[in-house]
Amino acid sequence: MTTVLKTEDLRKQFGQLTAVDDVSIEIDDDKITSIIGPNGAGKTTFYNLLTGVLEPTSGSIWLRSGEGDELADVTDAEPHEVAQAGLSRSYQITNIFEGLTVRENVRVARISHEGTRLDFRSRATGDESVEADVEELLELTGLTDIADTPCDTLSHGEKRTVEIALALAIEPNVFLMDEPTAGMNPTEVTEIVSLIRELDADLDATFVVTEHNMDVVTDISDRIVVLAEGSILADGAPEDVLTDERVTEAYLGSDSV
Ligand SMILES: Nc1ncnc2c1ncn2[C@@H]1O[C@H](COP(=O)(O)OP(=O)(O)OP(=O)(O)O)[C@@H](O)[C@H]1O
Repeated sequence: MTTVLKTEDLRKQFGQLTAVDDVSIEIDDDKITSIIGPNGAGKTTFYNLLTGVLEPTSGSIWLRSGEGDELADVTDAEPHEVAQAGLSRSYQITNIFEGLTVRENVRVARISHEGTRLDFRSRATGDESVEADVEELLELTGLTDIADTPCDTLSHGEKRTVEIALALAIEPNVFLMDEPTAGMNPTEVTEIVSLIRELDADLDATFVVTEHNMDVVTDISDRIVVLAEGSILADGAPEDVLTDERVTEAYLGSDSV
């Protein structure tokens, strides 16, 4: 077991409101960790701090870029620096080029990670390693059959899968998945849950998930961290956390799960 991501007394205040209240946590590489909590608990703010989108009020963030590396302080890093350091986040569809095919999107993400200046529309890129990586990413995420489909004709579930492929294109050491099943129908939910499980088994990346669907959380998590009012309320195995009275009360006191 290795710690891949760590926060120490991480805090974010918006004026008088403390959205993340001195959170100290260590994420280990041998588990899928879900970070859950009622509305307004601070999950999005916490993710935004981890990815460099927001600057912490105080505290620190540490990230391990790959096997054998030491934890590095990324507290003050910009979002692109955090991504380069090995932390990827699936944004809800916002970074898909709708007019391009699935393969072209994955190629753009891969090339932009490689920093290679190539015309991604050209078939004759000449860069076989990029093409091999693209095909591998398509295969890993089950997108090979729809690789030539323009993204603007895909279903919502297919787009969410493309988004996962794009996040994986940077070869993350830690992959933050933001509500991976949001807006999906039950069949799509089942498919994405089994995809996440397969990816977790096939890749070295460590998965951290926020999710409102409790069936998915129960199904997918080895560890659940519950945030409430910016603090960690509970942290442990699903069977312990989900039966914890304080957790039930925190959810009952909010207007949604
Ligand atoms: N930019 C901001 N300015 C002021 N307050 C903010 C800002 N962003 C978030 N907040 C507040 O911080 C608290 C935590 O919000 P956050 O969005 O992180 O919670 P969340 O757990 O992600 O909620 P949800 O599940 O509803 O998305 C809330 O009270 C919210 O209103």
